[in-house]
Amino acid sequence: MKIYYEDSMPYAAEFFADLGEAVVFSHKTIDAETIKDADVLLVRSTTKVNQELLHLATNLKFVGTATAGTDHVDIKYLASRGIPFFSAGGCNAVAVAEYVLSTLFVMADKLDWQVADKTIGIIGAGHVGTALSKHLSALGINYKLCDPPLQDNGDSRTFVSMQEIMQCDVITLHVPWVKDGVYKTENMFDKAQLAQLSDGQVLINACRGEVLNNQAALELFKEGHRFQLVLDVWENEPDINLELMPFTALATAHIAGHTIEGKARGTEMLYLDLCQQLNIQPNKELTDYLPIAAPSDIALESTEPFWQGIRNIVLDVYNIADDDRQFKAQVDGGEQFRYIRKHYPIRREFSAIKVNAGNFVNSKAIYDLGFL
Ligand SMILES: NC(=O)c1ccc[n+]([C@@H]2O[C@H](COP(=O)([O-])OP(=O)(O)OC[C@H]3O[C@@H](n4cnc5c(N)ncnc54)[C@H](O)[C@@H]3O)[C@@H](O)[C@H]2O)c1
Ligand SMILES: O=C(O)[C@H](O)[C@H](O)COP(=O)(O)O
Repeated sequence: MKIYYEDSMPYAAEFFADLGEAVVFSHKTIDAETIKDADVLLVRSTTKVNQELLHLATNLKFVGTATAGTDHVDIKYLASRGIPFFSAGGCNAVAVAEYVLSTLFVMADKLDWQVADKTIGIIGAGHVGTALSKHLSALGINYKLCDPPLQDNGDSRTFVSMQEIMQCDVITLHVPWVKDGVYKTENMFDKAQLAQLSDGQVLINACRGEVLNNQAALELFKEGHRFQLVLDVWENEPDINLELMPFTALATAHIAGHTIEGKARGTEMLYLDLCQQLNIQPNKELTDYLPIAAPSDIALESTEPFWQGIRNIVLDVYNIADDDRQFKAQVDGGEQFRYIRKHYPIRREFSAIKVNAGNFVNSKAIYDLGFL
């Protein structure tokens, strides 16, 4: 069995070696000819999976993406050929939640406000939105959820309307890129929607670039609007609108989900799916491969005020301001955008970090955030 996997999938060689002949490819060079003998195709979001790529692959019986988003895959085409498709929903939800938490503390420093005083509006309450809401609950930070598909489907949580979300101090987007239909998300933040944001209000996009009209944001900034825009994802990646960059409060290269755990979990999820499809008992797991985190210990002083301690510990593990600085200094076009993503340094999740909370005022919150 020939298993083709994208080179950005951590531990794919280890997970898939025993299941067949595992062959690595780069999204930059993959084409129909390269994978024409594939039985299994495993990708991340950088490989477009469609008829053009797959029309010669007549043996194909499994396609998987080790990502939450599936907009790079023509799922209808796969269904028309009866090829089972798998994705890794939830693999990086915690990574994105931690990215947003870091953003909140960095924005609080920048704008001189307290995270504790703010209400966070979460649009999209799936894996990421839920992981974020749990982190906010752990810290007692107010939040509101907006997710009409889940609400219409009877999800028992409390949801608010888009109008109510627009009143939140911080709004963070965690929806899939949906191009049409009742729950369309493409261009959800168009010029009219963006224009409703007040100066100082924070808008974070860490889902898909096409949900927020980048050109419209640029025009509004040029017209004098001063909402605080935090972008991890961009329209038309990797050829992003560089003119928008100086107007962003924080900008990163689509790396919100790029913890080692988040990426590797995606690989593991596809391994488990493939084992199930092949009716094989899985005999490997992520913990066989994950490196020991460094630093592995953080100590909290018992005298440290609660919010100061939480801020410091969150930013010790991941400080988005560092990524923002490097990204803005380095990116000059599509090739560089790709390069930065590909060479993104290993980031760890809170769950890999041991904390000695000692007599810190509310150590439960630390462990509820996932720290060991
Ligand atoms: N930046 C990154 O690195 C990164 C990482 C993970 C996921 N993502 C993106 O974020 C998206 C969300 O990830 P997830 O794992 O939570 O997916 P998910 O499918 O678990 O959740 C998405 C939620 O959005 C809701 N939704 C759909 N249409 C909506 C609408 N019109 N209004 C409000 N809510 C709507 C859905 O009902 C669902 O609950 C992914 O599709 C992916 O594109 C980006
Ligand atoms: O959808 C996802 O899971 C994320 O956007 C993911 O981080 C994309 O990462 P990539 O596959 O482009 O490395």
